[in-house]
Amino acid sequence: MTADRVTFTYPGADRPALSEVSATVGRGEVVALVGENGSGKTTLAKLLAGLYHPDSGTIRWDGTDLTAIHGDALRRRISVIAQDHTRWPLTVRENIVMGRPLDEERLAHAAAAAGADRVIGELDQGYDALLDRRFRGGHDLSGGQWQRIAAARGFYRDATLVIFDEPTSALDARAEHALFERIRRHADGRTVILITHRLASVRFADRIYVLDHGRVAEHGTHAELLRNGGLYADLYELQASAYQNPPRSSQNPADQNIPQEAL
Ligand SMILES: Nc1ncnc2c1ncn2[C@@H]1O[C@H](COP(=O)(O)OP(=O)(O)OP(=O)(O)O)[C@@H](O)[C@H]1O
Repeated sequence: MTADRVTFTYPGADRPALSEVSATVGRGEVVALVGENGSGKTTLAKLLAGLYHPDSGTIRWDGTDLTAIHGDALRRRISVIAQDHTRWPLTVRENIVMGRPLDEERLAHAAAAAGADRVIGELDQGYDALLDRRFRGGHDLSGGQWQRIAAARGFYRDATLVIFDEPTSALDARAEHALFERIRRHADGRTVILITHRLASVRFADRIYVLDHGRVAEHGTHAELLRNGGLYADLYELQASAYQNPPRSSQNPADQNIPQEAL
């Protein structure tokens, strides 16, 4: 999947959200997009997925320009897990399967990959539990528990490309770290684009693109980017020092669910 000098401006916007961006995502790779708010991460993911078309430059999958591929065919190959996932007042099973043919084995695999199996295990009715308190016998889940169900929905889809767009904002640091570990292990040859602000979690991505004001500031592995001493190293340093200097009220890392390796 390649973006070649791609520029994109939202309708009515006075400056491009992306300018001359080039990026490559190999089949089966986990690639992270990082950068500050508004730097263009989500826009680049949408362009790579063919959900938006660039104003100039090209996006290619296996050498084919995405403008030549029918939108429906593309959408079938993409699974997006975003922070604003939908909480359907349906059963756990329906929330994960979401209208696709039911395959119990794939369902169990998707739930395990997303860490939703533990949430489901705690519900008396398991996969049959109704996720809406307004109904008799219905259940409510926490934000982090819902996010695991939404991640399982993303794994269940038989997609070539899975985009995780800050799927972890409601997860504590330990849970986020565990989810990214599972994403890596369960990608099963699928290509994964990961968008997150927590840099401790993207260290294991095959490649990291750092965006800054709609441009690629740098790219490489975690180790390469740290060695470069550029924007990524600055942002990483900043987050690591925030972990190292917790507020005085809670000096104990165990209180904060911070993975030891982030310290
Ligand atoms: N639908 C839209 N219409 C107009 N401008 C938009 C739209 N979506 C995003 N933008 C603008 O495009 C730029 C890039 O936004 P984008 O959402 O890609 O950034 P991001 O790096 O994903 O940000 P965040 O970390 O805040 O999620 C920003 O300046 C944003 O204001």
